[in-house]
Amino acid sequence: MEPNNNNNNNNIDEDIELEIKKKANIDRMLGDIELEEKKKNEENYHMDVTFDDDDGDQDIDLKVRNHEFSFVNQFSALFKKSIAYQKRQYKTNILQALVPVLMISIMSLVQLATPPILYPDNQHPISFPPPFIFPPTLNLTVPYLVSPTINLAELGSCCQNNSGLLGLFTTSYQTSKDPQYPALGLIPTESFQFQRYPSQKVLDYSSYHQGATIGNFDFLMSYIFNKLNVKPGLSAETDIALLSNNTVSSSSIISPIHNAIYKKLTGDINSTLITGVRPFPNFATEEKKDMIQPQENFWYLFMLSFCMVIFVSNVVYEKENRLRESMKMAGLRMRVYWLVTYMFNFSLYLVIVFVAIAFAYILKFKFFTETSFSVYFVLFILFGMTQISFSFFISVFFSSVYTSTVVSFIYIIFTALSSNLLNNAFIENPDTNLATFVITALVPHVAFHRAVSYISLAYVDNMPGLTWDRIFEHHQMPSLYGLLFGEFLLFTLLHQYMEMVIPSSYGVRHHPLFFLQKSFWHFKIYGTSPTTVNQINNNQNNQNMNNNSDNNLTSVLDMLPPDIVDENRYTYSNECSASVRIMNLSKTFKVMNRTIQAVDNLTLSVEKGQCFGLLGPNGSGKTTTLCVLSGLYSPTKGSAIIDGHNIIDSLGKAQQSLGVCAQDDVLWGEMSGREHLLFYGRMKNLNGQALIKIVNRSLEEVMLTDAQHKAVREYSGGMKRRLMLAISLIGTPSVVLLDEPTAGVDIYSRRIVWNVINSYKSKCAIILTTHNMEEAEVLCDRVCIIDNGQMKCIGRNGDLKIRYGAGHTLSVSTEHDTDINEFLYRTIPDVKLIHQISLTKSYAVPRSSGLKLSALFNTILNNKDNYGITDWGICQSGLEEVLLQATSTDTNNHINVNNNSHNIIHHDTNNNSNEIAMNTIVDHQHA
Ligand SMILES: Nc1ncnc2c1ncn2[C@@H]1O[C@H](COP(=O)(O)OP(=O)(O)OP(=O)(O)O)[C@@H](O)[C@H]1O
Repeated sequence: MEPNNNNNNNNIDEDIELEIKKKANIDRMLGDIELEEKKKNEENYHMDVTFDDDDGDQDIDLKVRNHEFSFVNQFSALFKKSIAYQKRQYKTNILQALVPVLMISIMSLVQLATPPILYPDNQHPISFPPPFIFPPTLNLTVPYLVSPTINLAELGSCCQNNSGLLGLFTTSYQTSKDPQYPALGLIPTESFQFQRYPSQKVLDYSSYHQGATIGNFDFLMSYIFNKLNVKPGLSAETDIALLSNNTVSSSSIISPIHNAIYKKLTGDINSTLITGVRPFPNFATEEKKDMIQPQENFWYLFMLSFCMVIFVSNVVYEKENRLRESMKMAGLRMRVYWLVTYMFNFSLYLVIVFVAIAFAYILKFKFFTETSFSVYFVLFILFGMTQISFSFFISVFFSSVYTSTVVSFIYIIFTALSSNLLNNAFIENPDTNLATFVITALVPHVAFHRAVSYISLAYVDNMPGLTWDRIFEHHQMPSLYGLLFGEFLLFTLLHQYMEMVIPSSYGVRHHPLFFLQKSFWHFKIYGTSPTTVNQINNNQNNQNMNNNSDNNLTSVLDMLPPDIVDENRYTYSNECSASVRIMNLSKTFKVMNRTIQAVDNLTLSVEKGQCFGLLGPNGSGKTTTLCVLSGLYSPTKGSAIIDGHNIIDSLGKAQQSLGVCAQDDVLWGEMSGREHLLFYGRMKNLNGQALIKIVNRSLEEVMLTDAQHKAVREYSGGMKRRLMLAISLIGTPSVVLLDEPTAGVDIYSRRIVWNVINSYKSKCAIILTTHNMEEAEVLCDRVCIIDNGQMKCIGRNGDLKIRYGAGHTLSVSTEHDTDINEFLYRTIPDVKLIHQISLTKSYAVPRSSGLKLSALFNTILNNKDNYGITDWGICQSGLEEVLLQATSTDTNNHINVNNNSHNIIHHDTNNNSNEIAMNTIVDHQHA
């Protein structure tokens, strides 16, 4: 009976193996048929895509666009998106527009609290006499007044005669009996008739002509004695008019002079006079103090500079959240991005300027009412332009909104408060060295402060404000306009340069001297830029798999597993019509002194109508591969062709064919799901009714119709992932890159995502990365497993399971916690406990164990009561097992690429699965 039993068991095993083989062959055949169908579908799809309109409207003929770059189209898409975004940001924008109102209100309050200033205008006499002002005391004593020609005793008589004495004090006639004390000489001039109010002639020569000279004497100040009545021992009474040209602190030296005269006349050296000063009687007008004095101009800086925080933080926000990269991947050209961002910032700035001007006019600020409108308006515009390009420039150095906001605030407060100081210390000071001068002059806020100061200085003392015809009288003004415009150009250039060369996490970075490289002037991005497969082959002759390869390459091929060799040959072959061809792609990162090989010589192709799974453990290089394909990173070596466009020299065109669902949710929190889809739809050249239809359909597909108008920050994680998926699929791009589209989502969302991906599979080539093996099984037609950036195996799911899979998984549940391990180890060689949940244990049954399923059935049935086995089952291992095997570092690993190719396939060379694997390779080669 026994042999019979064995025979039966063998037959059952053969049947099972046969079934597996058949299934694998059927799978493969089905796969091929599917592929054919997909190709046909794809051809049809490329002709016309027609969507039925549920409402019975006319069908909308949506020709699948040839996504050529169109400046107007991208501009319009981004412009509309920015309008939507700014609308959502309306609170911040209103607050910004109110900043000048706040600043001018503060200025007005300060102005109200400041006493008015009196300006002479020959029309309105001021009240006379004005109150005394007691000057600060100087630590200066004039022991005696000395005059070479005049007898001081005459002082009294000249006054008594009602005649005046015009004295000139000059340093050139300084004499002193005691060299410790500086003395002022009293210089006599013509005597004249004393007048209570001096004639215009006197005023002209004494009070208001600063630095004037009378005769040979430098004019400093003059005394006019009206009355001098000094009685020894009694009080003294004087009435002295002082005409001063303000070149000396006149009021402070009056007191010592008075004391000297008094002591001389009275002979009492201990007596002291306290002297007060009051303005010379004059015609004047009483005016409110204008706030805009050089030292007070910081208010204008505050008023027009706080928006800079918004300029910087908006740019950094889009950088930090990778929104800029996401737009780039959607094909957006950076020149469009910067232009539109610039325009929106400038519009906000203009609003601020007009609010400021209107409000200042209402409050009659002299800066605005006295100066010609165009003079300060042009200045404000130039400052705005410079400020925005400066903001873009400094944004290059930040990758966090928080830091950039704090630093911008500090910068604004510092420059506003210190501009006057910096101007005086470094710009006006002739001793400043050139470097300091240039650096200080180049700070836009310092230059603006200087210009504002010149404008306000023009109208002080009731002078007329600045107009264009008088602009050259203030020789600094034209150069300041020029300086601000020059700064605008300089910072624009510097910003563009920095964007290209400053290292950041993403993007294609240029060499600092890229402009010296020939390739730059030939409009190529970086290094060699092969455009065809042949060129790529030639360029990489040393490393690549090439159909025309020489002996070296053949020996390289010998080192690789057959599935990888096959993939290489197919990818490089002329028959390859795949939408994605990745050719010896490598990417290394340099971190400090370490080099990280994230992707290592990856070669594969993905056909249209195929969902290709890129699987591997954390850090294996999946995301990096997708980032290189989407243009976020430049490849270190190799290249890829996407929809016929090489990512090295036609990245823009390649990106037009791409839809990307990044690993993170790259979305504007303030914008709604619908607004996102509209924007990305427009980026794919969709517009009008077609756009609306497609957006509505996308929303329906990912079940976000009800939440379409909600701001994305209110979405759940699953909703965001679904939106990301919808964005990547909008416009049905030829190639879709999905980086873990279901990471962290619930089962409900996952099913939705799966359905959508499945429905799009026939229309595009999809590359999907996932850690969910069930997902890979459900969605992927072919998978590739990579580890440490290297491809470990590639093929259809079923084939891989057969070729590399570990056989079966056995699950056993027991009544009690009985030790069945021993029993199973005896029954099945090489069985391994994978995990245990409560009383259920799962074991990996490797194919190498030579397990006869029928024998296992019998053994378990016979022993189930002994071990309290209540339930048990066996199934074929899934992709998970393949992944574990493929990425195992075990030296016996049969798919270790460093091993000889004989070890690549299962070590049992007689195993039928080998045939299947080889067949598959051949099949694929002809696929
Ligand atoms: N910008 C970078 N700078 C330096 N190293 C990087 C950078 N991006 C990725 N790497 C490194 O490259 C390797 C591959 O990373 P990658 O993100 O591509 O892996 P992955 O397979 O996508 O991982 P996961 O499944 O966790 O997303 C890792 O070692 C990672 O540390």
